[in-house]
Amino acid sequence: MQITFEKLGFTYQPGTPLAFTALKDVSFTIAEHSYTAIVGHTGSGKSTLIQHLNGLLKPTIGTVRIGGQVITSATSNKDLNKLRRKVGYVFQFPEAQLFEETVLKDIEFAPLNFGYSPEEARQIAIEQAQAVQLPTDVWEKSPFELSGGQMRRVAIAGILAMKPEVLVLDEPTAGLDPQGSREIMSLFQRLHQEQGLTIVLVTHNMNDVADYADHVVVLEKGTVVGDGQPREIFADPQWLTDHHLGLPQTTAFAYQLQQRGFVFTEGLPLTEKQLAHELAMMLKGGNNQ
Ligand SMILES: Nc1ncnc2c1ncn2[C@@H]1O[C@H](COP(=O)(O)OP(=O)(O)OP(=O)(O)O)[C@@H](O)[C@H]1O
Repeated sequence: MQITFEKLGFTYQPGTPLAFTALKDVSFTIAEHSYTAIVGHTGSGKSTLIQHLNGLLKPTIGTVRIGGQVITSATSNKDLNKLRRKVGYVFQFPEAQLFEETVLKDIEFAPLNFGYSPEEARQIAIEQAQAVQLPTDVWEKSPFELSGGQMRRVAIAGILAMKPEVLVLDEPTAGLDPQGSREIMSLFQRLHQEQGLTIVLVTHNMNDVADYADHVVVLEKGTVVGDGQPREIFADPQWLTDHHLGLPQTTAFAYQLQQRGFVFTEGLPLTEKQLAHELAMMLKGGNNQ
């Protein structure tokens, strides 16, 4: 599903002395099957923006188009229910919402609510437990006996059980150790590549942006200040510093090399693989000092 924001604005508590405009004149498009990262300094409006994707918030002004559906301030909550099935929303610390006695019961909760028979719901739960690589010996355990990373997989499987077309991820690796973080990010990449899920990722981790995203949107004080491919967005380290953003580790290292005379003909590399390739080419060609 393609998603388009058109001149969207959002104000918290409008018409009161506490009114605060968190988004202003936001316009950009997320292509179907893309992997879009939304980045920006703390308080720039990232969470407010993505809450428009499943109708948790409605625009104060302007529109969001998601697939064939147009959402405005006048859209009814009943119409938003349809959207909530198509857009899976992985909140920060989604495991906080687990509540059932067993892992499979937790995953099948949504399909049962959406009218699938107990047999169908169990089948969906098994498929999703496999999709997130939960070992079979935990399926009948209480989710609360599992490790933090496994609990998060249960919560994600429960969201995937609704068969969403878009997956919205709000800092999905928060609180996980480096290995758990890598596993969860690889899981989303697999879902994106194998099932064609459109992914919208909010993150402060620029390495994840470089490794996974094909589109980056930069927010600042509620407006879009950057919209392009990662290589374009990360091309100018000074611009990133001015907007309180970091560089991916690899790009930061490449920038140091560039300042010492290395020439990267295709722009600063983003991933270790790209950097290794470009360094190997240069060293073989001997065209850098
Ligand atoms: N319920 C609310 N009522 C009033 N203002 C709010 C509310 N929620 C958020 N805000 C304000 O809106 C602005 C944008 O907040 P938001 O949480 O969308 O930013 P963010 O980019 O996601 O930040 P972070 O990176 O810290 O999660 C902030 O100034 C915040 O204080």
